[in-house]
Amino acid sequence: MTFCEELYAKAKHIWIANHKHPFVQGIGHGTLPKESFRHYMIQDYLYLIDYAKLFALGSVKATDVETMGKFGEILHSTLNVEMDLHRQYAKKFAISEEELENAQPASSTIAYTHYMLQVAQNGTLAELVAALLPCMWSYNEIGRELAKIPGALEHEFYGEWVEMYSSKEFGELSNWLKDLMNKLAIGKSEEERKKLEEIFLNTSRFEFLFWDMAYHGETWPEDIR
Ligand SMILES: Cc1ncc(C[n+]2csc(CCO)c2C)c(N)n1
Repeated sequence: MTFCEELYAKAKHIWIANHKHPFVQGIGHGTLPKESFRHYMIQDYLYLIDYAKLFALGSVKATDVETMGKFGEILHSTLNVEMDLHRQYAKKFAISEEELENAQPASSTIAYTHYMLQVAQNGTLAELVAALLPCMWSYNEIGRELAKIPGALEHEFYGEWVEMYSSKEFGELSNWLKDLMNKLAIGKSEEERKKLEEIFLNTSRFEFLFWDMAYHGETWPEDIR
């Protein structure tokens, strides 16, 4: 069993809950209220700004030029491919640049990004990768599952989302990160492997909270905004 297979077995119940989440199913069946998707797009844009920094930190912590370069490549594709999708959606959903710039991150967005940045800044490269992995891997799994639903790829609003995350390029990125996680886990102590598992489980849980936040349009309560 590879280390990633072990991680997957431990997190399976969380991943199943993520796949079944009404937000995820709503994208696939085209039934998600547009208001929820609009809220998600804004929060995800804020999320990606912080998330992208993990790739920069990955480059800093890498110990070989090839890994450094790959993290640099993913940083570039997050800022210019993935976030471009968000900028296109912002136009489609009448989200102005001003609204995007001035948006306040929800509490779950802050909790998720700050947790990952904390791990990335204070931990080893293996810990950084364990924090990143559920995000890349689960989106690709979700994208590929949703792409099987008839009409999902052609949907007027959500089709492009399904297309991006089910794409071959995203699959390759996710496989690269899984391979790296497996390599970095070799020779690690039982204690360190436990720590990697805990980080992986936590960011898998944060993925769930993020879907939930988006679905319910969660923001800070009005009187304390
Ligand atoms: C909450 C949340 N989790 C995961 C992703 C997906 N994602 C973020 S960066 C990246 C790789 C390269 O751009 C992928 C697949 C997201 N957008 N939002």
